[in-house]
Amino acid sequence: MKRLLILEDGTIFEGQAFGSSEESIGEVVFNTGMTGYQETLSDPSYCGQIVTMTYPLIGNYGINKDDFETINPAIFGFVVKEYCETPSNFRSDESLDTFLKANDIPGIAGIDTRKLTKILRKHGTMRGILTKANENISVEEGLSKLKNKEPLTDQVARVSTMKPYVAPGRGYRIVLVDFGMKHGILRELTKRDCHVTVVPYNYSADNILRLKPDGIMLTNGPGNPKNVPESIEMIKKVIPSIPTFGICLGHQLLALACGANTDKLKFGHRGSNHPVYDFETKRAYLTSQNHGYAVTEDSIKSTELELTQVALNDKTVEGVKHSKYPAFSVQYHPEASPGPDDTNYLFDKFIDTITTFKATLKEEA
Ligand SMILES: NC(=O)CC[C@H](N)C(=O)O
Repeated sequence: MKRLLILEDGTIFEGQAFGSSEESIGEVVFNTGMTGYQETLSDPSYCGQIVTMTYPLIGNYGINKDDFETINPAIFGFVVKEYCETPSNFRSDESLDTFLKANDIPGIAGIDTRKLTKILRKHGTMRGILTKANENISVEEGLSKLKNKEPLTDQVARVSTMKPYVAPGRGYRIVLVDFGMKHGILRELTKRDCHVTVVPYNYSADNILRLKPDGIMLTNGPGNPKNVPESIEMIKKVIPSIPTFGICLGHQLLALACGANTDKLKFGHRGSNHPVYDFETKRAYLTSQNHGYAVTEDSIKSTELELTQVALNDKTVEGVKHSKYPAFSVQYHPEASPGPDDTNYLFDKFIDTITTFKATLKEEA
């Protein structure tokens, strides 16, 4: 069965449909990870996006029951050069095609993903349409469908939890604000014995403080951080009194709450080998990344934030800390999945920040 991928600029790719046969419209982005397609597919930060993998063979180790980053994948489409119908791995439970069908995610295979990626790198990220399988649609019709579809602004509301829930532990009490959380973040906190209360993105500061948290974590999530102004207001109110750690969208929101600005990158950072330099440890780390927006460096200067880390490829902001409050954040994914766990120590740093903060409070009392 045939299907087209038509980009906003009129470029057409013809390939074979796999996964769901439905049509999909989204922002087309590329991911350079050589492995980790299951974690990519199930990362809620891809809500609203059609992802192409630059690695040419996808699906060869199947889909297993352990590596999901959420149980409700939110990605809008999947574009590959070659997909493997017969996975070979002892952990594999089903094929990529079966998984995509079961989760209503349309896929296209057999297209030149190198060409597609070069186009996106040159022109910047573009919107695109994956046509219905076997539908005879003209480019004009495809483009007019694209034009008539408003870009999404409600992705966080779509993927955040509706109600709070608890993952019990005997350690510090953490409120995890879910903007579209990758399960890896919860896993890292429970591994450290934290008592985690996961709350919706629009939970109020008062309700969060009523839970008497020792720390607050702001998760990753989809879309433009400026689409969730209520969360920015909440963050302003909690950071003076509670140690806070932000990841990816959580980092962007923390920066916005402190008066900095964010902007859209030309084609973003998505992959598992992005080098980052840390001014505090004076070390470079390899990191897992998935973001299309970034905090603008100039905007930090007029705030109480300090720049702690930069991307070595394009010098964009990768980490900040507050100069007065116990708050810090990173643009990348220390929980990895997929990708290297060089920066996993940041979860320990968060726990240490809480311990130090509590000791200071005791001294002051
Ligand atoms: N993974 C994330 O949290 C991504 C943050 C934001 N949606 C961006 O694209 O920049």
